[in-house]
Amino acid sequence: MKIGCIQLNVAFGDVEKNFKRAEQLIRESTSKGAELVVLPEMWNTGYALKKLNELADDHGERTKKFLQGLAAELRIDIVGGSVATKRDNHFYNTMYVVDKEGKLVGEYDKVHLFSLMDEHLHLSAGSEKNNFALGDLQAAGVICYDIRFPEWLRLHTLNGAKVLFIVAQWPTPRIDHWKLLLQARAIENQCFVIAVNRISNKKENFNGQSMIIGPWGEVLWTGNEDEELAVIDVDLSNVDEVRGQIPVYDDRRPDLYKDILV
Ligand SMILES: NC(=O)CCC(=O)C(=O)O
Repeated sequence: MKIGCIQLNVAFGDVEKNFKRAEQLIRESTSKGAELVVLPEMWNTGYALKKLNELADDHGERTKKFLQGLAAELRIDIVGGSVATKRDNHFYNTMYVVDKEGKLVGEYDKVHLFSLMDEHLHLSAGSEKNNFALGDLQAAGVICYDIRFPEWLRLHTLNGAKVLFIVAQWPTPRIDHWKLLLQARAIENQCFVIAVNRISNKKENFNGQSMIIGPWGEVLWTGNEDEELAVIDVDLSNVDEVRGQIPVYDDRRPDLYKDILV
């Protein structure tokens, strides 16, 4: 499958500019043959959290219409990163996923709020999983800080996901954590990880390095540190083979782990 990873340079608080640029890059990705594209976290507003009342997408209506329209027109699946949304006087960090028919197949509010970036002061947390199917592909999607919680991702792979989509605004100073955590999540869950991070100017300090990792933990692609649209051809078929080599799922001892579920 040809996967387009869009390392967007998100403009702080400039929703119009971000929609325009996202559309340009999604269109460009299909001229490079992309069949599925992935955007980063909070790409409509960036971390303009103090201005959410003015900027957040009401019930995600604009974003859903935008993604569904482009997906159906271009015949591509879109993992729509995430956007700031507003519902019933609460704000959320929400991922929408649409298939190539333009059908909304996934909707997810970030579950773990990242206090270092003040999310807990402005956003409400979700509480639902995000498994979805894109054609035959069984997948799941989570947002940035969520990857520090292996139990949460495991629930999604136990629920059938063979590909984990991870969208992020992961800052440069902890980029080593990003890379290692992504690789660990792929190895322990024996699944593909397709992870897209944003880039920014030096002041905001995001440096991309999106990644695609195979179920054996092999790094198949790493993005650079500029705004980049990369289209990578990945064979997503060997998950069962890897799971057959080391039977991690059969060897689990959930009876011993139940105490962490408190
Ligand atoms: N946007 C985020 O959730 C950032 C998470 C992060 O930087 C981390 O270190 O974790």
